[in-house]
Amino acid sequence: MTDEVDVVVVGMGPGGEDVAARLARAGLSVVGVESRLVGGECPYYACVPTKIMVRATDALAEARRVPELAGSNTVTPDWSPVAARIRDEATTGWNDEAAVRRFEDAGGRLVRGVGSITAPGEVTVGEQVLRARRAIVLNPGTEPAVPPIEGLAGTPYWTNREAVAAERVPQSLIVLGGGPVGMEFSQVFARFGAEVTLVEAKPQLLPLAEPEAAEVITDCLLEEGLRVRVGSTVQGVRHDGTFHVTTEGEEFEAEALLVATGRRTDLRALGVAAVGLDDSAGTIDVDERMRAADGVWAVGDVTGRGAYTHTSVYQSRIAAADILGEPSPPADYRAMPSVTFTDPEVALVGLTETQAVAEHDRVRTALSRLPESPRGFIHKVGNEGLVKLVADTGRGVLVGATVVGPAGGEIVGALAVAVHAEVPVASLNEMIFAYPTFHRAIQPALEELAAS
Ligand SMILES: Cc1cc2nc3c(=O)[nH]c(=O)nc-3n(C[C@H](O)[C@H](O)[C@H](O)COP(=O)(O)OP(=O)(O)OC[C@H]3O[C@@H](n4cnc5c(N)ncnc54)[C@H](O)[C@@H]3O)c2cc1C
Ligand SMILES: NC(=O)c1ccc[n+]([C@@H]2O[C@H](COP(=O)([O-])OP(=O)(O)OC[C@H]3O[C@@H](n4cnc5c(N)ncnc54)[C@H](O)[C@@H]3O)[C@@H](O)[C@H]2O)c1
Repeated sequence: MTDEVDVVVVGMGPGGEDVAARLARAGLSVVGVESRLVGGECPYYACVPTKIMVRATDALAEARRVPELAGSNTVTPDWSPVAARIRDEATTGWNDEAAVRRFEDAGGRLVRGVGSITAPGEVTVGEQVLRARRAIVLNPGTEPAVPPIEGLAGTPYWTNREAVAAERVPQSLIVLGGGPVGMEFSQVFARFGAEVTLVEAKPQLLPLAEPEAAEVITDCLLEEGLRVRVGSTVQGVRHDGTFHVTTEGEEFEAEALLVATGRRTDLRALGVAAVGLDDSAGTIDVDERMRAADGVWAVGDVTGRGAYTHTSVYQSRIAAADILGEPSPPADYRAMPSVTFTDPEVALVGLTETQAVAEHDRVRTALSRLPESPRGFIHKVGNEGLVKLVADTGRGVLVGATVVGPAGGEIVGALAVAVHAEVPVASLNEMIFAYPTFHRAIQPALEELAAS
């Protein structure tokens, strides 16, 4: 069975869904190929359900702060509203009917199954051959990467997909991996009463974050009673109803084990060699218009430019414009933001100090701590955090910033504008910052930069 259309989109994650709908609305005939759920990881297994969990734990945490600020109360966590919101409100039982309807209403057609490029301009899904006159767009996303730890395979460990569907909180949980996934889940389950052990192979949690930021969030997790091990390599896993995880010199036991050790792609299965791409690579190289090969575009996690929903959707807009032959600015990742939704939130825009030093000749940093700010003093309990600015002093502009704190992900928005628009540091230093906000903690760091 052969079908000829203008565009075939393989993988309907946030970017694939967006680019497919844009092109269909523009009048092209578009087939979207999806093997699991239209919308991808984000709405069903990632961003949305995990932030619903975080919203609930933030409420618990604030309630637990009442005794230090406002009297007394009793907090009794109950997971069932969280599980119900995720199951019934957010994912409608992990059902993508609404997303499919949205795509079809835009004029697209969905083919369910695993798509693979079988020749230039050709995608095969089972028995069906789809010929793309104008473009193939790849948005396959990623799968959880499970390390080859002795004894792990075959045990009932969780990845993010099982963790978001948990109907109850385990009494104890071991989390492998201190990246954003491991960090968010660790704090969520701990705040709902699980005894959590977090094991990270690298020397700091959130290894890609500023060390000062990692230190703040590590201290917060320790303060909340989590057991944290960094620089720790897991040697083996055994499951006999209970998980036993052995590292050098220690053994941890828990009811549940969450593997959050990163993500993987499978470009061989996607058939990218048929269009001349390296199928042994982990990511697909794209140019500033998301072009990967002749007639092939790629968007999302697979491009390796920041595994976030906002990256995927940003890229999809550029790819759609390019496919339609419309003018649009080229991709520019200088002000890429990211937020790990722990409490305090850990937010970054642009470059860390280490990255900036590798890219620029004259780099200077400045740091201000939230507890030392007026708002931090007022806030008292739960005020941990900092603002760190990274400047290219050659040009007198910020190239990166980190904010850790309550609403750190919101505060970093102001700094994202500065990095994106290359607002001179001197000009930022003349701004008026409302008193007494958390974002006013940006000012002492700016003053420090100006003085240095
Ligand atoms: C637990 C967790 C929490 C996260 N939280 C956030 C957050 O708060 N904010 C944020 O910005 N990001 C977050 N992320 C990252 C975010 O989920 C991804 O960056 C986002 O989903 C974008 O991915 P994508 O567009 O590349 O595709 P994905 O969402 O991975 O979707 C790809 C789709 O392609 C399908 N597919 C793959 N191969 C084929 C094939 N050959 N044929 C047909 N279909 C195929 C898959 O079934 C899938 O549905 C989180 C990730 C995790 C794991
Ligand atoms: N809030 C957000 O925006 C958000 C939330 C979650 C995930 N994400 C994105 O999703 C992607 C996946 O996140 P992730 O946290 O799974 O991956 P990650 O690659 O960011 O982190 C995985 C961590 O596991 C560690 N690790 C690897 N093998 C290990 C082992 N055997 N034992 C112990 N530790 C080990 C790594 O050193 C690393 O720190 C990331 O790119 C992230 O940016 C974003």
